[in-house]
Amino acid sequence: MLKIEGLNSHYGRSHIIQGIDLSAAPGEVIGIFGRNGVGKTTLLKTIAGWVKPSSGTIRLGDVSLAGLEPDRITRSGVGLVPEDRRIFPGLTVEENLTLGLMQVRGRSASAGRAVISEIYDRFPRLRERRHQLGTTLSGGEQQMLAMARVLVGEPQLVLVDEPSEGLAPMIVAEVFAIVRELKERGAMVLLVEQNVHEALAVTDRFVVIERGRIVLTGEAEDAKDRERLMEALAV
Ligand SMILES: Nc1ncnc2c1ncn2[C@@H]1O[C@H](COP(=O)(O)OP(=O)(O)OP(=O)(O)O)[C@@H](O)[C@H]1O
Repeated sequence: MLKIEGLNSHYGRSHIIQGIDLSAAPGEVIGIFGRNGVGKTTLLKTIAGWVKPSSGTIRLGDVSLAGLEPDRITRSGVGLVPEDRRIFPGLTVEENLTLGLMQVRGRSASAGRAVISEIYDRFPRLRERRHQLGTTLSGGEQQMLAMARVLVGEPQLVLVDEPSEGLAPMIVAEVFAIVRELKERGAMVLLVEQNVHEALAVTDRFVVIERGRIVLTGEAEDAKDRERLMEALAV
């Protein structure tokens, strides 16, 4: 269970996240929508510890995450797939995955190899290219690698930031298939996505953010809620 209460964060003097309350249950996918610059990325970064919250609480199960260092938050079961993918330059696909694994506590080398082998079964393209530098992959393959690098840690909470940006429709479908699989495995997913229609197909609930606050919440399957969502997002 994820429970965020009264979360605030700043960049310098700019108050970006302004009192957000949000919760998620295992197996739940929450769509986070809103126009550019409203704070969606900052919300994910604040949960992951890349931006320090100025106040508020973030609880994942029994663990209080607010204020912890990012590596500690990763080890507590949170994986962030950042918008810019952050493939480690100079490292092969396999080294990127190994590093992802090393960021998570308590895996022996052999268990680690088994996890990476499972990831390769899921992403055969990454197996084919495992000795290639990660940065030489196509955009779609880099997105898969960015997701796979987080999945090796078997996170309870996966934060995915605009995964479909700049990708061909077939790859976008693949990205959303992964989100669905995470859900089926009981993970919680917070999905920031501009591609609202596609995202709704994998989303249980959604929130709309404006100027750092949640201004609308709804159920993805509720026609009225979807109508309100489209109104809120209309420019
Ligand atoms: N490192 C930073 N330093 C200062 N201000 C920042 C920084 N990163 C983002 N901002 C500002 O914080 C606000 C929220 O940005 P954020 O990236 O969280 O929005 P977003 O909703 O994810 O938008 P987008 O869809 O464009 O990514 C914006 O006004 C942005 O200019």
